[in-house]
Amino acid sequence: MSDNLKRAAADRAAELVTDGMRLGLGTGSTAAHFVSAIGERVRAGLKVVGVPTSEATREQAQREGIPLSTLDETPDLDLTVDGADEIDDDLRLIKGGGGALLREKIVASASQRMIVIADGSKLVSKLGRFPLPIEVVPFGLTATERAIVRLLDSLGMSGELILRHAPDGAAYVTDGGHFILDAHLGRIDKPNVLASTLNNIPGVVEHGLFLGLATGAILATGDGLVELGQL
Ligand SMILES: O=C(CO)[C@H](O)[C@H](O)COP(=O)(O)O
Repeated sequence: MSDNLKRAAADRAAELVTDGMRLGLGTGSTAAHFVSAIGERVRAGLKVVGVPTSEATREQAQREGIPLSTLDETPDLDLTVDGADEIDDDLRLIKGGGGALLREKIVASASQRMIVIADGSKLVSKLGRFPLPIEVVPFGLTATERAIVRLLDSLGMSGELILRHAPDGAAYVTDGGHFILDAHLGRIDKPNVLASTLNNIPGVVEHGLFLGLATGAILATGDGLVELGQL
């Protein structure tokens, strides 16, 4: 998707922001356009406070001059705007392609509304073609990996689990100091069952299924913006 379309979706989301809002600031190339749009409005006088979902977003928001807070100081947020790797018609998401899923989920859960901004090609009829990121504690990695494989087997699912690597070849480490296993599942027929059972495995910190969190979406397509849910 061209940067212009990403920016158009981000600008539409920025229109939803009003004075006094407490904002969750997402992570990724589309969310970065939103942070930049909010930065412009802040410099023009908008009064908001932002809670970033990653160190990368924190650095960008600081450069933009957006006043920042934490969930400890500001535990209730009005609106989070974030990207997604997949979204279905029921506003269920796969997130975490950028590795920020844990903070993204905590921030989205603390928000009254979560608006997704994404490329229209990320709209799918069934989740799972995008590998599902599963954030795990480094301690006991192989045992945790085996427990995930056993769970997938018991749910009649299969697919490779691949440890994510950084460009330098080392294991990718999240902002929380964890690893990510990308589960190449192809399709996820019962996201709710998978989500809740994954969370029961010791060593699994979080996964990229965001269910019941997004309240609306703005999808950028070649024909313009498509809005889903409530904006
Ligand atoms: O979940 C994410 C980061 O953890 C991103 O929102 C997701 O990967 C989409 O990124 P982009 O807007 O660059 O396509």
